[in-house]
Amino acid sequence: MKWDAWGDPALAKELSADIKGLLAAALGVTGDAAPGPSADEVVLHPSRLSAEDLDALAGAVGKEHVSAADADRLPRAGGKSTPDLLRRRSREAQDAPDAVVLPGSEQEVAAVLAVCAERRIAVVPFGGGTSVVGGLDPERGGLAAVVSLDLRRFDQLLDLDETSGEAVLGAGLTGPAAEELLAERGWELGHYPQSFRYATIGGFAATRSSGQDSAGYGRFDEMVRGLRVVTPAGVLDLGRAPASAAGPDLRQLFLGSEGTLGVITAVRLRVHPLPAVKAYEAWSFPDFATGTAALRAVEQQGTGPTVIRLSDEAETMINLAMTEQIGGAPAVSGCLAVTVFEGAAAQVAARQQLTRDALLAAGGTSLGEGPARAWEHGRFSAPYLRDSLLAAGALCETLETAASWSRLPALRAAVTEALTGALPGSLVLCHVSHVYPTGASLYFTVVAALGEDPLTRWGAAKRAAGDAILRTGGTISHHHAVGADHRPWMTEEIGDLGVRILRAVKAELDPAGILNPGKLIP
Ligand SMILES: Cc1cc2nc3c(=O)[nH]c(=O)nc-3n(C[C@H](O)[C@H](O)[C@H](O)COP(=O)(O)OP(=O)(O)OC[C@H]3O[C@@H](n4cnc5c(N)ncnc54)[C@H](O)[C@@H]3O)c2cc1C
Repeated sequence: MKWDAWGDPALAKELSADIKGLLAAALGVTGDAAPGPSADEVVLHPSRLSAEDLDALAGAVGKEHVSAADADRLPRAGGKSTPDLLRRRSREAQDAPDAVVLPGSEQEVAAVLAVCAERRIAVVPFGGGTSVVGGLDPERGGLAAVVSLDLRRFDQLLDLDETSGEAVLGAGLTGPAAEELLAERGWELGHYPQSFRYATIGGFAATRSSGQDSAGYGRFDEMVRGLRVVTPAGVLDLGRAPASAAGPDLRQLFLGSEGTLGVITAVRLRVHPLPAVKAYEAWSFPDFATGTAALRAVEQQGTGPTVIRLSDEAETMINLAMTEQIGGAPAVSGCLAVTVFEGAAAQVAARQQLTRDALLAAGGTSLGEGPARAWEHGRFSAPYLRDSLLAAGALCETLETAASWSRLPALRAAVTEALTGALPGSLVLCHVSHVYPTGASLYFTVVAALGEDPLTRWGAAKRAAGDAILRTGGTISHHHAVGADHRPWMTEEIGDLGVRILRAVKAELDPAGILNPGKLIP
């Protein structure tokens, strides 16, 4: 993963002259952005750890697994939101964790936490580094220093129970690494967020991630059967049986805890046999309201697509769902919807037919498989586009929420108005990609000219959008989590008493307050 952009440098592309022309005409983008510093030119604030601190950390994990070198600190300086990428472009001194620590066992995690509690050092658990909500900001929270606790050595398939369909995966496994280990044995997890290639099992659990196949396989938190968590107060092994009435489900405390309550080391997950067959069908709807009602019908009737998503008119017009064709002539009119079905052949055929019936009845026109396959082909490429846009002088950022079906139209209108009000002349795109019987998520992409002081301008837009979301009955996050960026809305989201409950749990598990300060809990 690049330290100042997405993914594999070999896959980054410059924008075509056509797209640059479109940006100039539609958004007033005038000329490329000034390039940021190279890694060698970046200046980091010096590490605040003493030689004694580093020795104590080395005592916990071995000298070779602790580093205070800038080359190791810089890639853990933050996540991968657009503000993160803009901050990395600064030529002023940047903040970064004071060291990187790589434990290889639960005992070593516990030992690091003990050293940090004693020496007043904050700990930011680090998975794949793909947070888009400031979840990895190197906050010290009033403590002496902060370390990044990188979980990459927890990289094994620890158990596969083929009778029960459960796998225990190390927290540091990336999406592809986990799927490869499972596929060797004929199994699949089926969690494919857009950040799949870099994000980790522990990160998915810690943020309640949701993947593009959520209609079929569920959100990540729905796949979790058990968790092992190391906290400063001890180790928890949660999730004993497929279902339980033994009091509140404590796994829920750690799903979405974002490194503030403990370090997740292993996750027991529901897995399924690799699908025998895959079927694709794309659809067009005359407008977003008709398309949304069609997705609702499918989900409420339970016709069973593995993937179902709907782009609004603007997304459809610029082919955003078909990354390879962006900037070309519109491939589909109205609003594009994509459906994918996975499983055994007979079952896939039956589910596809039921879904087709529901979509036809709701006003859809089948486009055949082409656009659905094109969506799947480019589905992990869009983050590269954001980098190319930034280089070309355009700000591009996303935000997401969820609400019940009846509230979605007002929510979408309010967020769009908030964003375009704060960023006049911007383009706001929207899609539905996660559906539930009672509601759905809305995912917004905003593109605007980078202009002067983009961090401040985006901050104002984000505040306006967040306020609009809460005002119109949405949640501040459906799957990106809270981090530092959504923390200001948490009291409104869960109420004063809710916040006090979270604080009380944290005080019990992390009395020294070392775990990821400044995130999630107000
Ligand atoms: C381009 C892009 C696309 C994205 N698309 C999606 C998407 O489709 N769906 C989606 O849900 N999200 C998406 N995200 C957001 C992000 O990928 C998810 O939040 C992901 O779950 C983070 O996993 P990670 O391993 O990278 O965690 P990190 O970013 O490293 O960490 C995220 C948070 O979890 C904590 N954490 C990480 N590992 C552990 C652990 N083992 N124990 C305790 N705490 C831990 C960290 O301290 C931090 O607070 C996207 C992000 C980007 C940049």
